[in-house]
Amino acid sequence: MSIKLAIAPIAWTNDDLPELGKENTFEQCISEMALAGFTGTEIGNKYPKDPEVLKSYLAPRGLSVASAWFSALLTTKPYEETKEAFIKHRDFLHAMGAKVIVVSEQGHSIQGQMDTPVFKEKPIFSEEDWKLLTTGLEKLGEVAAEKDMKIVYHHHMGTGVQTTAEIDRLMKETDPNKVSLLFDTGHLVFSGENPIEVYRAHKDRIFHIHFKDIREAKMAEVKENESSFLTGVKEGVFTVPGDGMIDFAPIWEEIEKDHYSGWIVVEAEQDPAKANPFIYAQNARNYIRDITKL
Ligand SMILES: O=C1[C@@H](O)[C@H](O)[C@@H](O)[C@H](O)[C@H]1O
Ligand SMILES: [Co+2]
Repeated sequence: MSIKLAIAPIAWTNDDLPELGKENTFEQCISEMALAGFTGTEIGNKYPKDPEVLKSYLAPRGLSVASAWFSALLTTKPYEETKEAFIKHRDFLHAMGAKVIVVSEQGHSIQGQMDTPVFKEKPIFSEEDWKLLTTGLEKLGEVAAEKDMKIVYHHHMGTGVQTTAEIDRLMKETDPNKVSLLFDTGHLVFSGENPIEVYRAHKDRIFHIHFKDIREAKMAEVKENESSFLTGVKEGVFTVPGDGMIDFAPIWEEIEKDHYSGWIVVEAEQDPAKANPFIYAQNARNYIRDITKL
């Protein structure tokens, strides 16, 4: 598989904040994804849970499933609990033809807390947390490999794996054959990281990419006002590539040079009432065409 372009449904209806875009229907979302020129989608909470039903909606629109988010609780719950939920998630994605499973550790996470300042209260994993996380992820990687799939770890604002140092530690302390990495440009810049430095350091482990941009003024406001992650989302800290502060051209150069093969997913959770998801999807598709010729 070379590079294919997908888009995340979170721009139409937000899984973390369901009131954002609750009026947008599943069929409107996937039709507009296709109309905007994407051939892939990640899974949203309005998507049918039955693989055959979901395929009957996606196939006429030329859409495939790139992946879906899975919240692991390896640092706060027994491994068996996460494993049971993970197997269900894996089997659904396998039935949909996905090759990678997006995993993010949500133990101690503050990303879902409306009133917790995302920078000031960022969780720091203990040594015990790191042991539980790295061993648990390697076991999930083995479970994914039973279906010839990989787990791609989503570093994320407001969690114990957010910064370059934490990403470096996770990669160092896990087996490359069992744990791969998702590269999300928006979360790196929001956290103050250098995306190109992270890409270069872990390019051999990156098997899934989220192209997400940042509105610099909104990012500054989140810091100044000690806002939560979700407040930042509502205020528009995230936007589509080409609409924010990130120059994707040098990032694309690294990806192309590295002969990356897999999905690049446009993702920008923001208020659909302020940022029409279809128009923003179209703008993103045009920007990506301009810088990548894809
Ligand atoms: O980047 C993302 C987050 O911002 C968001 O919180 C998650 O729901 C998405 O699945 C993830 O890809
Ligand atoms: Co993401």
